[in-house]
Amino acid sequence: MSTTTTSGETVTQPAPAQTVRIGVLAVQGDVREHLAALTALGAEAVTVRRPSEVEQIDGLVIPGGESTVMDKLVRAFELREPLVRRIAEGMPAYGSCAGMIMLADRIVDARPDQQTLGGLDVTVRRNAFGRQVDSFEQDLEYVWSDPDSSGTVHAVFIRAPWVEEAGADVQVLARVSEGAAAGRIVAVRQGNLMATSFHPEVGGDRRIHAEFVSIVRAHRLQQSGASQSPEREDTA
Ligand SMILES: NC(=O)CC[C@H](N)C(=O)O
Repeated sequence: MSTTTTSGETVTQPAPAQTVRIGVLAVQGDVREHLAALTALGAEAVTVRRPSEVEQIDGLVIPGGESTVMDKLVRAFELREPLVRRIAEGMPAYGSCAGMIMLADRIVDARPDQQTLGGLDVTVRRNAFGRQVDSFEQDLEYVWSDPDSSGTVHAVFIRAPWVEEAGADVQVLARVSEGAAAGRIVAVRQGNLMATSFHPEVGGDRRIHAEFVSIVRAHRLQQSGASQSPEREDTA
């Protein structure tokens, strides 16, 4: 951000650390609902379709859709390399449903040749709930980070995956509460990466997006602190 003073001098000011720009991967899937949720929470929400756009965001949401198609398009649009790199560098990312599959290091029931971006040390089973139950809804206990959030989450599952195995560094945030799949892991966090099997963007509950936006804000603050410290040393 730059402003011109009365003397005509241009002064560059860093954007306020609380302003975060969050990209929604927009090659396929339910992009609009995520943009709306992020905007409602005060983030600048933008679509990501080009490699250059991957460099300009503080965090990324990968929506639900179809992971096999998303994978093909991510590769065709040359987004794979920059996304994998930025995730490995610590950029926060949140994946819902197909997005959870995209963030998983390992998939069971993948299409031949299907790749993920990876980052989350989990094994995810695609279409885990089976054909009989294409979609269903359940209230789940959720491990909130935000002290202002509490209570259960109304989770909508649509041909959803579950987390079959989670590495030691993965925090389990929610499990299926009832039925044949009771106990299955359906929400996780590992560092700056978060994923849910269900679709919080359906139904207007913004608490899960709020959890992600705070991860992005915290990371952004940390980054701006790190980039300012050499300057502070110079002026001291
Ligand atoms: N709603 C969804 O995102 C479904 C995910 C889909 N079954 C997949 O494998 O990608």
